Amino acid sequence: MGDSGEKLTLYSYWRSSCSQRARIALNLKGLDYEYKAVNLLKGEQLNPEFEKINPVKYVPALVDGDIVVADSFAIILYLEDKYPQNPLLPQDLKKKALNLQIASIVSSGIQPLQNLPVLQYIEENLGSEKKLPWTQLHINKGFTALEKLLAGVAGKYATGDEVLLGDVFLAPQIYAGVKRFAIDMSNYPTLARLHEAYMELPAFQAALPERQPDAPSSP
Ligand SMILES: N[C@@H](CCC(=O)N[C@@H](CS)C(=O)NCC(=O)O)C(=O)O
Repeated sequence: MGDSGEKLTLYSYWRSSCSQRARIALNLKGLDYEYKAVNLLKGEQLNPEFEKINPVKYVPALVDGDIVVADSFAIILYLEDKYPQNPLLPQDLKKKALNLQIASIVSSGIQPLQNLPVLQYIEENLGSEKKLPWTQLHINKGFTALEKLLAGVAGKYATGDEVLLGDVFLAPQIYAGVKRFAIDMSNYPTLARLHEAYMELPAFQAALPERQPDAPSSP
């Protein structure tokens, strides 16, 4: 429930890692929300009704009373300002900058290169066998950097013993790397350990793709 007394609404797709970030942040802040499924495989993100919510035609998008916010980064920073409980950004400037850097590496350096239209383009123009090597190349580049950044810094979670913004972005990306893109995590011991830690947290568990109402196996 948002401050306006109305329930928050999240436009989401079960397998979307960007939606998963928003779901984790909502869960960490203890915010109840209505889940509105947008089926990316059926092209529902392209519907004129959804375009009014997010002109760039991506999930996730959040509606909080009369405020509409699209883009997971914007959504999470909005939630952080409006619902300061369980803060995701620390006071310490160095740690805060590192959390923003992690989020940016994932959201601009990795995920856009594995987004659905990119993979569809590769399949149609280069062949479906080129999709996995392309995705792995870019995930491995990002994971190599993240492993170096975090190896000496990580505590129980990415930047210490508290769950922060970097974790919210890392968890869905590592999950996708492991479950969808067959990334060899033995090259990334810190990230592999973080993956195990995230899988233990209820806020992260509830945000998992297969737990969403629009997941294929969902009851
Ligand atoms: N920077 C945006 C990226 C959003 C994005 O790429 N969403 C993907 C799912 S993770 C999507 O809607 N893909 C469908 C499409 O591009 O048609 C964010 O973080 O929300």
